[in-house]
Amino acid sequence: MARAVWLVLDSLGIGNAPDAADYGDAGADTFGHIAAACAAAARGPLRLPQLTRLGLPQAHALATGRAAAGFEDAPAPQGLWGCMAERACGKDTPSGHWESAGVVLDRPFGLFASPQDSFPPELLDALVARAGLSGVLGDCHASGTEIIARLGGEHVAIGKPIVYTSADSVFQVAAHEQAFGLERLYEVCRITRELLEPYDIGRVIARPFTGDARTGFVRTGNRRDYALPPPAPTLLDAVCAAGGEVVAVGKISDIFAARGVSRKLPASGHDALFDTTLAALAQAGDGALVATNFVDFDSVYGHRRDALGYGAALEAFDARLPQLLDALRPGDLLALSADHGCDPTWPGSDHTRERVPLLAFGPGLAPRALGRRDSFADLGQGIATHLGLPPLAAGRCFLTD
Ligand SMILES: O=P(O)(O)O[C@H]1O[C@H](CO)[C@@H](O)[C@H]1O
Ligand SMILES: [Mn+2]
Ligand SMILES: [Mn+2]
Repeated sequence: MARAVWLVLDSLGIGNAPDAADYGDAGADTFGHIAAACAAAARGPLRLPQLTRLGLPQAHALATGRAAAGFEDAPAPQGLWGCMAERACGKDTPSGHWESAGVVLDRPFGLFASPQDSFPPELLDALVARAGLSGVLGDCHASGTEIIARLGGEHVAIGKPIVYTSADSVFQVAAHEQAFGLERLYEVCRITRELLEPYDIGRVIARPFTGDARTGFVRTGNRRDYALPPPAPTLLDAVCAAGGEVVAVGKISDIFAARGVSRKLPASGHDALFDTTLAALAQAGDGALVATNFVDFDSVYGHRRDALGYGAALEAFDARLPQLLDALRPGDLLALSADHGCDPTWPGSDHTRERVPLLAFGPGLAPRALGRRDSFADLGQGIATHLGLPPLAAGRCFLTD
């Protein structure tokens, strides 16, 4: 009986990719800079016993050529460990996930590059008309928490949603859950998704928030991503085609536009995501893939440039891993990876072009170094092999090669 669990630690880069300079990211190192910030702070060095057992700091040292602070004496890993560079252009969530699932994007997504007046006026005019809005606020590059602090009060007063973007291929819409309405926000996002057809934008993201100007505005767990569908069948489709079940936990279904997803299990917050993953695995049958995205690493800590918060979240994740490792049965494969970097010590608030870890573990799988690999697709190819599927279009199987 073969099953697979794939955990995406969203944004956990382990050092700049070979082509990072093309993205302004030479020297970015999400994991290394978090470790350094923790070691220099009163709290002391990062403690990640499980991830060290699986080979995370060792993969970081392989990617960068130097040990992260506090991990100078990391022992040999007990799993399969290596690092991967992204072949697709960009440093985006969809392209990172799709490539990991065997589909390498052969063109960059479209971008709204201008920091101010970012969206074409004809696009905004069409959105206002179709959605029956009195206008929009924002129309710029922004950090999502800063822009609701700045424009949330005006939004509540006059009812115009806040639209913004970033260095990623995104059109984000922030609106107050009560004052504007959650369903109305989702409807605005669905209309935007349609209107963006000529612009090749990876995702529209609904960013609901609550609160008031006096106590502050806070984003809720009701975020929803409206991604373009992957351009070709992915690992998820291959699992389904072979009769296996794909259980998508958290954001995974949205990122794949529900393609190849048998069951979608929403959850918000890393503990809930972990609990849901464990419950899904307990029920998963032969040939199943359980895939979970841990988004708070990126959304709550990476983009917010909170290195110590990111470190604490890694430690909390690490503390949950024994439950998952104990739940693995003979024939199970656990794979951990990331989709891009988001160095919390880097200027701005955007993602960073980095290598990511490829860690795998399973009962009876002999520990092995996997080296520096040149595509995220190696992860998906390895899972496909493990589940006995036909080879995917891209990727070198990390189990055999
Ligand atoms: O600043 P917030 O709203 O978290 O947005 C960030 O989250 C998006 C998805 O990762 C990125 O494109 C980035 O702009
Ligand atoms: Mn991501
Ligand atoms: Mn992000």
